[in-house]
Amino acid sequence: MDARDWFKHRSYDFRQFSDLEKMGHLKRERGLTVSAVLPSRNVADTIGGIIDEIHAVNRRTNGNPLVDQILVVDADSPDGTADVAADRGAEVFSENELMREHGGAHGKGDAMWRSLSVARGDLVMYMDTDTKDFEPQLVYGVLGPILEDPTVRYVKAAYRRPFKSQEALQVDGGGRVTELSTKPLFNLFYPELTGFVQPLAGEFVADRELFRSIPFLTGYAVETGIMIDAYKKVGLDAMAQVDLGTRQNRHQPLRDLSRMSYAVLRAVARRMRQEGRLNQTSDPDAPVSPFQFSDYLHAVATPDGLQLQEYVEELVERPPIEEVLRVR
Ligand SMILES: O=c1ccn([C@@H]2O[C@H](COP(=O)(O)OP(=O)(O)O[C@H]3O[C@H](CO)[C@@H](O)[C@H](O)[C@H]3O)[C@@H](O)[C@H]2O)c(=O)[nH]1
Ligand SMILES: O=C(O)[C@H](O)COP(=O)(O)O
Repeated sequence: MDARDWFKHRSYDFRQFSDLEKMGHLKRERGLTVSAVLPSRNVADTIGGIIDEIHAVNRRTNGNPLVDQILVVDADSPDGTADVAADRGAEVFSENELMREHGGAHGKGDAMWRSLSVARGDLVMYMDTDTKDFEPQLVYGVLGPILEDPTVRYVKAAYRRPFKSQEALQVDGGGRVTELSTKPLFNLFYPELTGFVQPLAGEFVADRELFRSIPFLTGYAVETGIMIDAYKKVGLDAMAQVDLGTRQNRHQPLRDLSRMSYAVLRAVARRMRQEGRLNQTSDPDAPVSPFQFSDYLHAVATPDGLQLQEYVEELVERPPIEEVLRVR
């Protein structure tokens, strides 16, 4: 199956799943439980509304809630995110408390990996917590295909992405890393994955066994790694996407997205090296340049003149958590 066939066959619309009583019934019939995992960092202004909306979806299912566990994995946010989430009834963990033997957490991907040690659901649904216009379909829409079709193992959100600045709104201006890095990279190196509208979306669900059986890259490399690894593990036909309408995220400055882009590129390069497609070696840690692979030199013009900024960003690959938990 190529990307064109897949796109036709495995793209859904959230309205197909808007009968929440039916969805709840389906979930109960299949005997499945669901954990919603919310990685969070300084999102005190948005996380409360998101948790409320998950509860509201649960109330519309006639006694068969779609989400059984709401799990917040917080980056010790100084803005009080954890308190807001706990007040709204979520189970809250510090990312640094989980899997402590692995030291301090390395960004979002590590928080997601560690969450698997406490996520109880048969299905694990990750969700970003900086969404400003969180709609109920971000809960039930993503779950729809995996509940309806047992051959579906992984579902990714798709949506339009406005870019909002103080001056103006560009209707489809958001998703700069997605459009300028990830999609071109996938076209070149993983063409099977080019049918995904939002390959970096933080909203996606899979059965817990799938997430437990693949490695997780830390930081912002995580979604790119999971896309590639899930594809290798279950194949394209077991993957799907759902159109959820529109999502407004909190924008980072372009300069920070340059580093996010680097994380995406490193994820692809790492997998390609493991596949022996780069440098003729399958050693993922073999250097590809005279610089340490984790250094990011960023030349910028500032009011004080030109500067060469240097960031040391460690990219760690966490092994499949099932292996680690077995040893534990
Ligand atoms: O160290 C971190 C950084 C972020 N987050 C949370 O992760 C989510 C997304 O982070 P954000 O900085 O808003 O990312 P985006 O700029 O929106 O990046 C997009 O692209 C990233 C790289 O693929 C994905 O991780 C994101 O989910 C996706 O929305 C938010 O809920 C954050 O609170 C953490 O939990 N820990
Ligand atoms: O997915 C992306 O490309 C990043 O989240 C950046 O999105 P933005 O351009 O909407 O800030």
